[in-house]
Amino acid sequence: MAILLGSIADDYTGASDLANTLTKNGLRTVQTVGIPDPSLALPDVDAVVVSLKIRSVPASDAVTAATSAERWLRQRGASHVLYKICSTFDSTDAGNIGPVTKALSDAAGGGIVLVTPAFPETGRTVYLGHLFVGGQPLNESPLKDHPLNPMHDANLVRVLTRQSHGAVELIDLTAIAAGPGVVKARLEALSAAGVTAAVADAIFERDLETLGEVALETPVSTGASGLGLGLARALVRSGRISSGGAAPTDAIRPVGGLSAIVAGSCSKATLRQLEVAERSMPVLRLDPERLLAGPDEITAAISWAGDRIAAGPVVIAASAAPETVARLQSLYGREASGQAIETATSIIAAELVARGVQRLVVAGGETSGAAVDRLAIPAFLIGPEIAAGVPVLRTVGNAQGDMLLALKSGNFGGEDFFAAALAMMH
Ligand SMILES: Nc1ncnc2c1ncn2[C@@H]1O[C@H](COP(=O)(O)OP(=O)(O)OP(=O)(O)O)[C@@H](O)[C@H]1O
Ligand SMILES: O=C(O)[C@@H](O)C(=O)CO
Repeated sequence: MAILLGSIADDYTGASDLANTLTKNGLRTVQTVGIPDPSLALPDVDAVVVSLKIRSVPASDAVTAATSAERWLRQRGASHVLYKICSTFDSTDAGNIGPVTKALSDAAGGGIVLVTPAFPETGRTVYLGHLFVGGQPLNESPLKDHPLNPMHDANLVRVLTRQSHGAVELIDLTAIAAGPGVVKARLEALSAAGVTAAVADAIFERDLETLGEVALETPVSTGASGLGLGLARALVRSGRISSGGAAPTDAIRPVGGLSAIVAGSCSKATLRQLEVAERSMPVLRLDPERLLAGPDEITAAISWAGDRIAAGPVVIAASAAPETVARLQSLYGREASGQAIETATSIIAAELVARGVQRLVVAGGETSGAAVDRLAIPAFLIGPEIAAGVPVLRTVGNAQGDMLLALKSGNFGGEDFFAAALAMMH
């Protein structure tokens, strides 16, 4: 299997978001969970997205995992590797976007890297280096209250500089509107001046098409699904995609079985989606303090689900509003509480699968990563899109048999997302 585009995603929801974008823009794509075992039979594809869970781990661990994935992708023919980060640039000042970007560039022989988290379809735009989420600057958006990576600065040149040893500069919209030739010249001039990363403005898809065309000529780029769109369209335009981009039909074959939703995302969007789900499905709100105190809350949740699940989908959620999250974190620490809740929700997800759930929706990137790891799912085919950035996924090589999953990024989906997802998962 020779691939044209490789990607390393810093979380699993981000990986499925990117895989969805690449598929929609003409690339046959598979999402692997980590570097797949050599025995796993993967379909013939144009692009592979390797999902890692490295958004919120120490930078040195993130670098080790990402560079191993990069080697694996290069060995399979990828001439360009996109480091898929969150469209809201989720990271801390000690965070991983700078160090991983630099390590991937060094592994490919060095050179400047284009960086943009813009994803206009979901309202993420970058202007003069400032990231906007819908109509709000990043630091005024709900991301200011993120449980693991609260974002307090919308100026990405500043944010990335704090995470980087090398210099970071801006390529502004005026240059991008002037087309690929001008952007390429600006990138080369910055590189000659010793700059290691260039944050690029992008507001419309045409800006990302320009950036994709320029990035494709370099070995590494860093961005969200918007840059994925630009790279995919540039590849298709280059005539190098011979498959016609047809998605494997296997991805839409029904699996049957029971269905459930597990949520650990505390985003504003997920909190609203849970409220709406309460009107049509049984929803269990976990008590986070009891979850941290021992296994009783998990046992109670599994028993609650066991009594109901044969009658229809159930929802189990740890999600809570920012004040409640802040209180728990002040008692137990940010990382410790996050990890303990991820462990709990992943155990609940696995127990539900052991009880016959074959169609599973998970809300939250870290939450999804923990659940998919516990289920030991090796890879996914990409099915139809439920909402921007969230496809139906079908397991590949799963020991528990075929399953359909939807891994919902915290901020994605309309308010009826959970019912809409299950309606597409048969
Ligand atoms: N009630 C709670 N109190 C504190 N932390 C919580 C609570 N519920 C969930 N968490 C933790 O909050 C974090 C939520 O992160 P997660 O990545 O799953 O969601 P998200 O950030 O909204 O999604 P995405 O990364 O896809 O945007 C997880 O570590 C989860 O365990
Ligand atoms: O880019 C996004 O916003 C998402 O794909 C994401 O990374 C979710 O964690």
